[in-house]
Amino acid sequence: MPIDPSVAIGASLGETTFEWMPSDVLLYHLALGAGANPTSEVELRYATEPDLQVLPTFGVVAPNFKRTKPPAVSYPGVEIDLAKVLHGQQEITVHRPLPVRATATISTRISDVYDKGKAAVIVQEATAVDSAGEPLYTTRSSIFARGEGGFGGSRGPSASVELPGRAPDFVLETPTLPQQALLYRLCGDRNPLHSDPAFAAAAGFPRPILHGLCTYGIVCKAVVDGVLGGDVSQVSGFATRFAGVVYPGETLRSQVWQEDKRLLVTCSVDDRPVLTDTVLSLW
Ligand SMILES: CCCCCCC[C@@H](O)CC(=O)SCCNC(=O)CCNC(=O)[C@H](O)C(C)(C)COP(=O)(O)OP(=O)(O)OC[C@H]1O[C@@H](n2cnc3c(N)ncnc32)[C@H](O)[C@@H]1OP(=O)(O)O
Repeated sequence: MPIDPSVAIGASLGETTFEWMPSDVLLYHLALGAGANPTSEVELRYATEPDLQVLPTFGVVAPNFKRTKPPAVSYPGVEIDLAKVLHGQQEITVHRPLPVRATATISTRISDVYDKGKAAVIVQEATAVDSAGEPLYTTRSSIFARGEGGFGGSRGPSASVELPGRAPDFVLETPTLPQQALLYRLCGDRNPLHSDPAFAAAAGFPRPILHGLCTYGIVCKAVVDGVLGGDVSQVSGFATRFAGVVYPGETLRSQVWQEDKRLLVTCSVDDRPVLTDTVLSLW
């Protein structure tokens, strides 16, 4: 059986020690489109060493940043063909602004497996600490495995964030590049779904699609820049649900509603939702 929830739920996926340095952070930001305006002081804080700041979403990719092989979806109680997998949800909470260099250890476990009938949703939680054992960040991620439901597990939660009835406080348009996924794959996700037209076609897409985490980072940056004056240190977390695919070259339209300690966001391409349940939390 490709999914056995009795084995998977609660299974430890182990501990990994990894490190990052400013050049990794710079590459990550550039792969999200940073530096498009190279005379802007705010942009240079993402794209050059002096005053470099780290988008909190970097924490999600940092553990696998140096990986050059496609990801394998093979865990205790879970064995799934990569072509069936889409990134479903992503969340990070940082316990302090991320440093420009660090050695960290991350522990990951499968926290839930949900049976959506036509699909399975597999949720992982991870905690990262620095070399002194101090908490750096926690993440929660899910994959949506098409055609892998029906094993009889709990259906789990539905979408949960309700948007205010009023017009958004901000509307941000962010173009992506035709080569965005080819750039972003250098940040540790070589899934051929994002680069190989034949693999994408076999997975049911007319052409390679953008990494969910690329859209996630681009929109986080757009909101930080458009609403918070480019100051990443105000962000304590960012959560989203990947609601629709993005193709490299498309323009992302983010709508933002400001609340006391959080910004509610929704993102679409040509009125097609691509990110829902999206919350940027503030300290
Ligand atoms: C652990 C981290 C490792 C990650 C490895 C990933 C490697 C990466 O390289 C892979 C990627 O980056 S893929 C690109 C990013 N992801 C996407 O583009 C997915 C976009 N979303 C979709 O296409 C559809 O929403 C789709 C297809 C997801 C769902 O659409 P439908 O089939 O039409 O489903 P729908 O009828 O709307 O809902 C059925 C039930 O599923 C729940 N659901 C829907 N979208 C979900 C999502 N994104 N995440 C979690 N659950 C989701 C619905 O709530 C519904 O359940 P219920 O009825 O109980 O509410």
